[in-house]
Amino acid sequence: MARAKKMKPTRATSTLGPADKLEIKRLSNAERSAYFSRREAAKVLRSVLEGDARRRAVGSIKSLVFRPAIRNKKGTFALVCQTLKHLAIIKNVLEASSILKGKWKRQAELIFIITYDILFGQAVSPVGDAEKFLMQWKDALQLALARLLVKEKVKTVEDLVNLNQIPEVSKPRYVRVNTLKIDVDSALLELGRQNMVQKDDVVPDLLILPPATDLHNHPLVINGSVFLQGKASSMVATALDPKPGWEVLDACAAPGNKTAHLAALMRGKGRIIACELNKERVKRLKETIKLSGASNIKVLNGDFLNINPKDPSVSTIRAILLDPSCSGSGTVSVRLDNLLPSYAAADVKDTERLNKLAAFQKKALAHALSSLGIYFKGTI
Ligand SMILES: C[S@@+](CC[C@H](N)C(=O)[O-])C[C@H]1O[C@@H](n2cnc3c(N)ncnc32)[C@H](O)[C@@H]1O
Repeated sequence: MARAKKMKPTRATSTLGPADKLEIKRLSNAERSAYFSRREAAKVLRSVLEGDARRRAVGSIKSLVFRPAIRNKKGTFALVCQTLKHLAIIKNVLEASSILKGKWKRQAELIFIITYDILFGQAVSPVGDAEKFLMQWKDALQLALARLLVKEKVKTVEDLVNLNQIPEVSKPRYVRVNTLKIDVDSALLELGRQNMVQKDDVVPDLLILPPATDLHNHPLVINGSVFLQGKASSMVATALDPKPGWEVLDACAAPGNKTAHLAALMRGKGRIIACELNKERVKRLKETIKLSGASNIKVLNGDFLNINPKDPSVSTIRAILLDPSCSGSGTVSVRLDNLLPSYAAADVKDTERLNKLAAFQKKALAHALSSLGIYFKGTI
């Protein structure tokens, strides 16, 4: 019989008292895993909802879940998505039962997650304060849900979800081959062992797999031989068509997918300056560059608008890849933003944000065009 894996202590366990730890020890593996997934999911949900409330993306749901700190990635991802999908119902039911008060209000995300499990998900064992608390209210929660169905004149929870839901779009899974590490045919062969794969007819180093193919743990992804990069994103460096030996400026670079693509197209020869304003995102950029294996990229943590084209260190630049911050509306279904509360309600904040983004894009484009046209030797 396979021995159960010993759980490493995590931040979730380090805050538990001895009695809780004993209770958790007595759980079956599945129950224990569900207990920890709920806490991991609550942390992700908090980041997602806080970012959404401020209309500032802290990262897509996927990128938050696939961080190394999250142990049960699949379970956590499913739990976050399902809770978001049912969030309007969950909030409604909690409000009707007047449960979310005092200390539980401060742990609202965990309460949302456990309520999801109680009403729609897997059985909840009464271990952990929040679980014990909510299990006492199980009947009240179910009653509130039944009343909501009647009020909305629908028969099933699915109908209730569909009232506010934007239809999901199913897109193929695109994979860009990092030709610094592997050639396209070898990647195709390797990925083709378990999946249907074909080459894209526009971007030469792009492969197409069926929608929702899960590759995040695939060895080629982990070792940077392929990048999970969409078609639109992969078309940009392809269109720029930089030649080996060129000097290229990636003006707004993090997380670095297009920077890494530039390096592959330039076969590692020449020089790339990857400029990124946000200090935190610079870390991500550096990780991507490391993973790509490129050694000709210089990272610059600063404002692209402050780059002085007369500066001798940039005067030999031949091309600029400009991918400034945008609304992300084209990637809503990929980022799963359609699950977020703000998605349904466009408000004044959104208009302000869009105007700011548009103003920055205009400025950045003007700076790039004037730099290239007047100072740098290249063309656009
Ligand atoms: C759309 S993302 C770039 C995505 C990236 N090209 C890729 O493919 O992975 C825009 C990036 O520009 C950065 N940014 C915004 N304003 C900037 C500025 N003035 N100078 C440099 N970077 C900036 C943002 O922090 C963000 O990381």
